[in-house]
Amino acid sequence: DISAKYVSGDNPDEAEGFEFLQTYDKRASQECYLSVLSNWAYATNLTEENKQNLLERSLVYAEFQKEAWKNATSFAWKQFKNPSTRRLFKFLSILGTAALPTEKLKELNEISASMEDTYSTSKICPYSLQVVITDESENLDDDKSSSEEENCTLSLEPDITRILKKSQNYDELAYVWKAWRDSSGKKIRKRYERFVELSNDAARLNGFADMGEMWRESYESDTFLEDLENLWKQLLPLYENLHAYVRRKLISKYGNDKIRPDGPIPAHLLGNMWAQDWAGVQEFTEPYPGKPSLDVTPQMVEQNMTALDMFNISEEFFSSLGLKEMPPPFWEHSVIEKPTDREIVCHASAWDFCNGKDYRIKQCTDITMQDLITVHHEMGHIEYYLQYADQPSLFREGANPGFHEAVGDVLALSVSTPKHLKAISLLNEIADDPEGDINYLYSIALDKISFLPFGYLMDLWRWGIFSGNTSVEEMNTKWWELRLKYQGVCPPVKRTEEDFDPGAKYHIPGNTPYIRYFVSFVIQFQFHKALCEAAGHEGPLYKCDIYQSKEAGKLLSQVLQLGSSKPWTEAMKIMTGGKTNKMDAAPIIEYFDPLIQWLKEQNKNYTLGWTSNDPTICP
Ligand SMILES: C[C@H](N[C@H](C(=O)O)[C@@H]1CCCN1C(=O)[C@@H](N)CC(=O)O)C(=O)N1CCC[C@H]1C(=O)O
Ligand SMILES: [Zn+2]
Repeated sequence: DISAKYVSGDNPDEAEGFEFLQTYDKRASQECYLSVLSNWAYATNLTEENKQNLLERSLVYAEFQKEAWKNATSFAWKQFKNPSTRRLFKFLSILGTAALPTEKLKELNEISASMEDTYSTSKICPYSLQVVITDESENLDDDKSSSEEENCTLSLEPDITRILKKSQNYDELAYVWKAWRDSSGKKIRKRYERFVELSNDAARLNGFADMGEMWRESYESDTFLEDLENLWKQLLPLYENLHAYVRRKLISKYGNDKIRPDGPIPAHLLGNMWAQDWAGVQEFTEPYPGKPSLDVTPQMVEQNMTALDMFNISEEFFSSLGLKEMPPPFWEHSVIEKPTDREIVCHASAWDFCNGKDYRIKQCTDITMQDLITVHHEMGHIEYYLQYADQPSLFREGANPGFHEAVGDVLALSVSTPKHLKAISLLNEIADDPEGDINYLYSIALDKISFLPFGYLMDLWRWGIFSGNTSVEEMNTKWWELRLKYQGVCPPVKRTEEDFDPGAKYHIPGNTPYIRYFVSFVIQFQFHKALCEAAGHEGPLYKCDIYQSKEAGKLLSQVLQLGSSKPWTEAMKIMTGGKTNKMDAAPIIEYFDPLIQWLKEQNKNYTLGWTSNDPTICP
């Protein structure tokens, strides 16, 4: 409540403006609740009826936003004295896609809902259906009675995700990699092209050059692009060393006819559909094999762990810091397992229902360590919602979107330590020696370092499309140029402009900006360092576990309660005890230092980096 800070008697317009905000805030929370509820109904049951309800409710919400925008912009709010009041009006003055004429907004929302549907219901056939029967023992005349369609029921979660992690068959992986793109991205290319046009129309109606510029507004910084480039320059050596090491390991596994020692890595061999995290290749590439595995998935399965157990483990970590527990509606309404009777959007997400009571997670939880980390990631969003619940609705956002992505991951950095995994009996023994430490740092690097170029290039590509620097005709070619330049990966099968590979990643049809994850993967180590200091941790940063530290919880809570009421630079200053108000790569470099030194030693007689003269096919 900002009334306490309002000094009456100033510019009379300001008193009226303040009153307007009070009324707006109540209405906004009600309208937001109804809009989110209809979005939830669709996401958890992808029927035509739920889609129509969502589209209707979205138009009602847009009318409310337009009305509020007209009122707000009638005030001379830039002259207001109270900084919080001015900030609230500043946020209100950006209307977003609701600025579109109704017909265009309807078309935009319709395309958005249908792209989400295509992505979420995509299925592929199993590899076995594709393989010509070569094994003579196979009874050649047993007919594949069921038609192709009946057997083609593999969905991304959990089926295809499991295959990508488990299979080490080059051709099966290439088949699955291509089949997924044919059934998801390829199918939405035309719709996405129209979606970009309508998005840019909306951005221009808000006074921005294009939608990319409107997205970047959330970082309130006119040096944002160069700050990102500087971070990438500092982090590239870490990535190059990891890439060179993993490439060598994959060559010894798949053969040097499949991967060049100075070339890009085929994108389908890294254990993940988008090669955005390489945890899937850990067990056959780790530096010191034979040590206790750090992937606790087997223990989770052996203990018959359920999705609910995983959510309880995560909540217990938050409450051990003195942070808020999940409220009753969370446990009542969340969907934490894939339903068997309907189609839903399986991609995990956290939901704020804007009424200070209802918060939910939707996740098709698989019993894996990867999904345990994702549970913490999603619960980090819920914790942030709970912490800023008393802010005015316009301040119920992250300090910047990267802050929102970092919360859960910071806690997961502590949860993932061998010490903590042993404490929650997910690890029987710890290799508490230098080799064990390298293995541990390597397992975290496969998640965090491998992600950095992907986290960066996703919106480099999208900003290029929105700005027109990348023409519609070359969308896929540009995608693979960026994938080669930043990630050093290549497609196992030839790509053309008939394909639309960015569309095979949730956030493109889902229209969620992505640079927030690159920002998060940098600042989460700044946060980890600050919280470890608050917790009184001594010794290397990678050994820190803030579990049960009320001091760390207090510092984190202080920052999260602010929401977006202050520029994120102020929140960063509070988090780091005044050390910095910027994004800083030093903590992530400090965290991984022992591994980087080890990798440099391993790589000293080998080529770092990669070249290829055709980004659209592996050399
Ligand atoms: C698995 C995770 N799902 C997103 C997230 O949790 O960020 C979902 C979908 C898009 C936004 N979203 C939300 O839940 C927001 N409502 C949260 C908020 O902004 O309040 C995800 O996409 N991740 C995690 C690591 C990298 C990335 C990926 O998997 O590529
Ligand atoms: Zn997130």
